[in-house]
Amino acid sequence: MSLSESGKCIEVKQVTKAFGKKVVLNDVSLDVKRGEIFGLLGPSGSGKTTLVRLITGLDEPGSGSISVLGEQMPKLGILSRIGYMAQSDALYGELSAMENLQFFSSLYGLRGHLLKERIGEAAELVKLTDDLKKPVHEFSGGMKRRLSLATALTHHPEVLILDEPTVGIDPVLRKSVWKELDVLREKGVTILVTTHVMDEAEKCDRLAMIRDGKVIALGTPAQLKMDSGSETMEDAFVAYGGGQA
Ligand SMILES: Nc1ncnc2c1ncn2[C@@H]1O[C@H](COP(=O)(O)OP(=O)(O)OP(=O)(O)O)[C@@H](O)[C@H]1O
Repeated sequence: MSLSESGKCIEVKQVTKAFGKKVVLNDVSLDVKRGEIFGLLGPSGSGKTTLVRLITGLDEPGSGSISVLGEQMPKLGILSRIGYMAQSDALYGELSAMENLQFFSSLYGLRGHLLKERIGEAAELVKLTDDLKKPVHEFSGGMKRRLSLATALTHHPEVLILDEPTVGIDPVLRKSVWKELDVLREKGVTILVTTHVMDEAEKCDRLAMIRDGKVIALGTPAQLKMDSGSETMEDAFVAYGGGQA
């Protein structure tokens, strides 16, 4: 079936991954539909980053399969269609924000006028337009996270994969990052985001709850709460056997 027929942007099928004897992902299956914000919710160590790295093609599953935009991963040729923001910021502290954006954008082949335009657009979206000339080592943690998000956006990816984009960010900025994600979704970008924060999970169109490398529940926030008879996401997570996130 073609991508447009299935409407699936990311397909994870029966994926297992172990590091040595430690099984980190155990028979994980999920689909992310085109144009939705899909969350991976789970406590630290539950396997979210490992799964995200497999989806971006940075690592390979032990068994099972993963496809993104209809292509079997890992596949080098598809990286220009994916924006990836890792958990730790991979920025150059001595360079200015502008120079960082220029460097990362040039890896995607952006040059000249288009490069300038895209940097302006991404900086605007993450509200860093007035800080572009500052060296990144003078940035706060939140500014670095927003700059990392901008570096993942300049090539206009169809799929955005964000590993804990709001970690270390205060509640006000966190809200603004989620607003930005909503804007991107409205533009048709598909977003996969990991979090261990319950109120962020609530903002996703659908989410998978992960515990010890297994998907313990999957659905819309409303469905998950209703099916488990819970008032809050936190209670739903506990009800599905997740314990404390
Ligand atoms: N390269 C590796 N070698 C060995 N063990 C690893 C490796 N990468 C991850 N792990 C282990 O896999 C488990 C899942 O880690 P992972 O980083 O995927 O979890 P997570 O849910 O993203 O957690 P966090 O929110 O803290 O980032 C952990 O027990 C971790 O120690």
